[in-house]
Amino acid sequence: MALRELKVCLLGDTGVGKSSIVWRFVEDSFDPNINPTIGASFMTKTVQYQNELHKFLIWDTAGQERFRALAPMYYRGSAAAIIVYDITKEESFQTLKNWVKELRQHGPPNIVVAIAGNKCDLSDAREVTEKDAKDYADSIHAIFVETSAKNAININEVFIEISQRIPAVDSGRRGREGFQTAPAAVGDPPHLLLMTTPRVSPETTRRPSNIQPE
Ligand SMILES: Nc1nc2c(ncn2[C@@H]2O[C@H](COP(=O)(O)OP(=O)(O)OP(=O)(O)O)[C@@H](O)[C@H]2O)c(=O)[nH]1
Repeated sequence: MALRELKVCLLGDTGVGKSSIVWRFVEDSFDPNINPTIGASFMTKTVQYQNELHKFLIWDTAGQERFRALAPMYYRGSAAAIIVYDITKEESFQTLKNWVKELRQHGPPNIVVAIAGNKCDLSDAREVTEKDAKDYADSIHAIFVETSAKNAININEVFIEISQRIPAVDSGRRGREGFQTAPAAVGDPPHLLLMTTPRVSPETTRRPSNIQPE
């Protein structure tokens, strides 16, 4: 079975739940006391999609403003970006729109964009309607889902939809930009200074924290 490596980055305001989404997807766990990401963290997970194996190389970026300038290192060469907002924070939806603009201007031309409205378990405190977000996502041809990392809602679905939207290998070989097959690591950010590896299952790896630019 063919193995494809797909670089995926997560972008969005601090505290919207990017790391929690990745943890839920890779480890199927949730930590209510998770620490803010410093720099970025990296995890992988391989899933079967039709007759291929898709190995997601996931770069979880830090949402804090002081790390914003690092983001291009992570979206460069990405097959897909998951831009996350918090449905209980209107401001995080505005930040999401800024990320979309930045990707348009500086990101890979054919990058698949997925919009995740996270914390849908907190719908009592909702500030962004599902309709507004869906209309916006449709207007930019992005995948849209409301997710809850806490309650494991729609987390796998985001990645399945990305797999569905990634162009077939053949069209990639004809020169489409913006997605990667095997050489996804080319141009990836350089290496991690801190390596604290928690639980690792056979199909997953995690190399979190403090990534420094060259
Ligand atoms: N209720 C609820 N809380 C969540 C959910 N996802 C994340 N959280 C909480 O939101 C807080 C921030 O989550 P993180 O995953 O660290 O957010 P982040 O976007 O990675 O933040 P940065 O690393 O600073 O960019 C934590 O307290 C999480 O437990 C969710 O789906 N529902």
